[in-house]
Amino acid sequence: MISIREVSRTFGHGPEAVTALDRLSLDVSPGEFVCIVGASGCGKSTLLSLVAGLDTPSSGIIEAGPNPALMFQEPALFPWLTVAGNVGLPLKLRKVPRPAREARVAELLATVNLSDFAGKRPHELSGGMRQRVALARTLALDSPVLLMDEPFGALDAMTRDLLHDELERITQERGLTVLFVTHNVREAARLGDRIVLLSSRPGRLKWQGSVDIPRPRRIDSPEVSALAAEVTDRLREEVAQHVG
Ligand SMILES: Nc1ncnc2c1ncn2[C@@H]1O[C@H](COP(=O)(O)OP(=O)(O)OP(=O)(O)O)[C@@H](O)[C@H]1O
Repeated sequence: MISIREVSRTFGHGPEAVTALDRLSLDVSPGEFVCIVGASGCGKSTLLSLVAGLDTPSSGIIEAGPNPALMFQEPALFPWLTVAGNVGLPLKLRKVPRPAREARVAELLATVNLSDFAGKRPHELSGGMRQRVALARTLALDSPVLLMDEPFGALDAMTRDLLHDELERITQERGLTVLFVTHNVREAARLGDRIVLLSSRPGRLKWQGSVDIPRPRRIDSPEVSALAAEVTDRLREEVAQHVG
């Protein structure tokens, strides 16, 4: 579903050049949920931009299904539109007729448990609710591929927990393929079918492992904690090498 072959991305030229990604190869299968973790600046966001087609690799080849949907840490809602208006915008832009659009928006709001808030504006919602609106809007793109860049990074632990449950349910029900970037190793162990660890400057594939913990998972379960501790050790090793 996503194929990344020997992809490099260098910004700038000459002695000032920064190689954000160096010959990275990664395949994500249909329906797989892959979490990318790594220290700050290892090229996680660069990678998602490349997969989304917002940026072009300096070398290498990326294939990522038709029109992958992107979601960021900031919900980036339009403040003058209602919740329903924000969620329906991708449908309106695709010229979906109004009755079909309304039915789809109602379904999407039910999916993210916001049916009672259709007429509210973003400033009337909590941060977690705004992020759920952003998730519903991303789902409205009807893409089989979701690219998520720290989507829950700004939320408190409890809200994040609820959104993990919702995201897991939605991606499993729809068989979505997900590439999910996070700083949070526990979050990766809670959500991922596979965890990929990137090294810093240049970003290279450092380690990867499948997550064999049965679902549904809890972020504070002993299995998730043990795996998170293992990945944190690898991440520490990587950061120490880099600093050293
Ligand atoms: N447009 C750009 N121009 C120049 N350098 C860039 C550009 N975008 C990213 N970089 C550099 O590439 C490297 C990787 O950046 P990127 O934002 O992909 O890292 P990240 O892993 O997402 O970081 P963080 O976890 O802090 O968000 C960094 O050293 C950054 O300074």
